[in-house]
Amino acid sequence: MTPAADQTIHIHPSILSADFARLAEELERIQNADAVHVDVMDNHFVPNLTLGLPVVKAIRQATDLPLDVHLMIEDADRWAPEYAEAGAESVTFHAEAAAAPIRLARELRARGAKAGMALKPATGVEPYLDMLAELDLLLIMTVEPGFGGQPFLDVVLPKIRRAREALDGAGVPVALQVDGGVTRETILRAAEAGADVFVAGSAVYGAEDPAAAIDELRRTPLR
Ligand SMILES: O=C(CO)[C@H](O)[C@H](O)COP(=O)(O)O
Repeated sequence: MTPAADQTIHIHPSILSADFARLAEELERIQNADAVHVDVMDNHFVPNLTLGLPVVKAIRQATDLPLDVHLMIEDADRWAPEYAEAGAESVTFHAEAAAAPIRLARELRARGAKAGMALKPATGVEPYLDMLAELDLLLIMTVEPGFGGQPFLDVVLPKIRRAREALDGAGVPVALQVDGGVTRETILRAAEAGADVFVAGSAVYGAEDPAAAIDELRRTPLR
């Protein structure tokens, strides 16, 4: 599938790859980003731990960038609404961790946030096609969640294509985000499959000039 003529590339740097001891400065370095992607993990859902609600509230105070919060946590139904209350622009929960995804998506919207739902690489999109209109963002993980710096999983590309077809077919304005292993090389494949929002950790914070790295990713030549 070739990208739509009006396809725009949005870059959300992941602060998972930032220096957590200097977060305010690290946020300053990505002022040209479309949003900052904040990974919240618990070690029940993924084999890692990062930050939680108090740090998200501090980040909210430290930047004017929209916060794109990605919850890699169990019991999303219980915790996700609190991140909306904390001022996140979008809150993304995992389908695998939500007992009632439709109710949760509606609750996030009711609290003023965009509702996002994420799928791990081996989770199909088909069971969720009827609820796409409940979402503002669909995140398709292109690595197993838990760590930055992993290689992009090309095996996920057909799912991105099927998701794009379903979204276009349904005519619902849902952002199609990918997260994991996004680089100057892999971004084109994901964009061609139909993604339009790209989370990038290592490719941005591993660069000497993160702002220039963002611009370079955004200038990906779409065919
Ligand atoms: O969600 C994540 C890991 O679970 C990260 O956002 C993601 O891995 C970004 O890091 P990188 O661009 O280095 O792959």
